[in-house]
Amino acid sequence: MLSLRGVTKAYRGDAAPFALEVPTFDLAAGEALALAGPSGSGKSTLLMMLALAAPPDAGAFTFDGADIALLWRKGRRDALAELRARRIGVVPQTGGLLPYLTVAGNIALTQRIAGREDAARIRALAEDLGIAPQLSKHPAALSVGQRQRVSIARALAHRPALVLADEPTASVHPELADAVLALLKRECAAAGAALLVATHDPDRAAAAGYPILRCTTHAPGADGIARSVFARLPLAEAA
Ligand SMILES: Nc1ncnc2c1ncn2[C@@H]1O[C@H](COP(=O)(O)OP(=O)(O)OP(=O)(O)O)[C@@H](O)[C@H]1O
Repeated sequence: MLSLRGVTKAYRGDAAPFALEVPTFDLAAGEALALAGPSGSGKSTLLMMLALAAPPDAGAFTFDGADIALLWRKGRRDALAELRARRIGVVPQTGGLLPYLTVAGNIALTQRIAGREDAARIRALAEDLGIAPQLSKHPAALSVGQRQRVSIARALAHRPALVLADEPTASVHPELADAVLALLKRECAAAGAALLVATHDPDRAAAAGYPILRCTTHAPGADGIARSVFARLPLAEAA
């Protein structure tokens, strides 16, 4: 479903240049994985690339049958945006909910953008995530944990193939963090969506049942560039 080969992305312009390298990385439909690495190791950069929001510098990158590297090279931002809207869901670090929409309106957003409105799915997700009584409230009237559950429902409402979560538990207390990780995994499995969670807390993710992919970091070498490598054996070899 998702495959990267020899993908690189560098930020060279500033005082502390950084390069991300992904020699091989595959993710199968419905699979869950946590990406672990210290602060500044490139987790968000990788997720942004996987969210089709930033282009790779080089390498082969396919998602959902589309040649993403080629679409970037051709400047096909329209096609990338459409693919992102239909096939990807994002759970941000903190809510990211629109304050002037109700909970139901916030969850419906991804469906509207994807052109796939489905009130029954919103109701079912809300029931599953224990936020059905909150559907007509506004985000300001919710607890932090309830907001994170609304974010999860919104990321799944349009039935994406891939859900990306960047430190979704960074702003919640430890008990709630465990619950958010477990809910995210359970809901993605139920929906058949692949899930990638970036985290600086691999022990917590492992305890929640996530396989962990750790990045390898390299201090700046002679060229002054700090490097981070996210490598995963191709699925056929790993099996
Ligand atoms: N737009 C940018 N321009 C230049 N450098 C950047 C940019 N975005 C990120 N970087 C650099 O790239 C490196 C990786 O950053 P990134 O945010 O991907 O790491 P991270 O693992 O997600 O960190 P954190 O856990 O702190 O969020 C850092 O050294 C950062 O300073």
